[in-house]
Amino acid sequence: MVKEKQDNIVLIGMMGTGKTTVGARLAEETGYPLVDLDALISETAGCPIPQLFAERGEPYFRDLEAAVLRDVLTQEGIILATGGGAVLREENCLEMTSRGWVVALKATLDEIVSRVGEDPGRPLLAGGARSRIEALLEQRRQAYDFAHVIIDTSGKSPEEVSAEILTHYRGSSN
Ligand SMILES: Nc1ncnc2c1ncn2[C@@H]1O[C@H](COP(=O)(O)OP(=O)(O)O)[C@@H](O)[C@H]1O
Ligand SMILES: O=C(O)C1=C[C@@H](OP(=O)(O)O)[C@@H](O)[C@H](O)C1
Ligand SMILES: [Mg+2]
Repeated sequence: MVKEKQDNIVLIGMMGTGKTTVGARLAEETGYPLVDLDALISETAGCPIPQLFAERGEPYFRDLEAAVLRDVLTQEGIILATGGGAVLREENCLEMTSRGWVVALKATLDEIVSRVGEDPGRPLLAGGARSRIEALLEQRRQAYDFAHVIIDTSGKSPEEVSAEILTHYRGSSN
């Protein structure tokens, strides 16, 4: 059982680094409920993420993402799996840092491509997953570095990543 904490564990990282999957493992291990930001956004909007991008555009999605993030972080004791672009707004990063213990998941380009390259649920990958992921990795090269801890997930199972996070978490002072 994880130490009694008021904090939240917030997972950030590029799409395909395993935030949603590892978040579910962490929820099982800690007993904290998993909140997946994309799922909450989709529920709030009443449609899947790709449809939201197609019908309302990315700026609208980012506004909704910021609003839902702010609201969900009023809770305590949750595992929050964010979407890969949540770090694009400074206000989101400040909110995540002040309301949680932030874990950045990383993975190599090849690993991300192999995990999500064929996934129609990632509208930003349309038109060529490998090149789009490469471009996003470059654009966001340092965007995740504000995290309290950074975990390379390449070549590790979700269970191994979850265990590594919990080792850091139990050793953290917050
Ligand atoms: N450590 C891992 N090793 C191998 N595959 C993984 C790992 N973490 C996640 N996956 C797989 O990669 C895909 C994307 O995972 P997901 O949790 O949706 O990532 P994110 O939420 O960061 O976009 C899923 O098919 C998932 O099963
Ligand atoms: O990287 C991004 O900008 C995005 C990542 C997605 O979430 P995942 O990281 O869970 O795939 C989702 O929020 C949307 O497609 C935008
Ligand atoms: Mg996800």
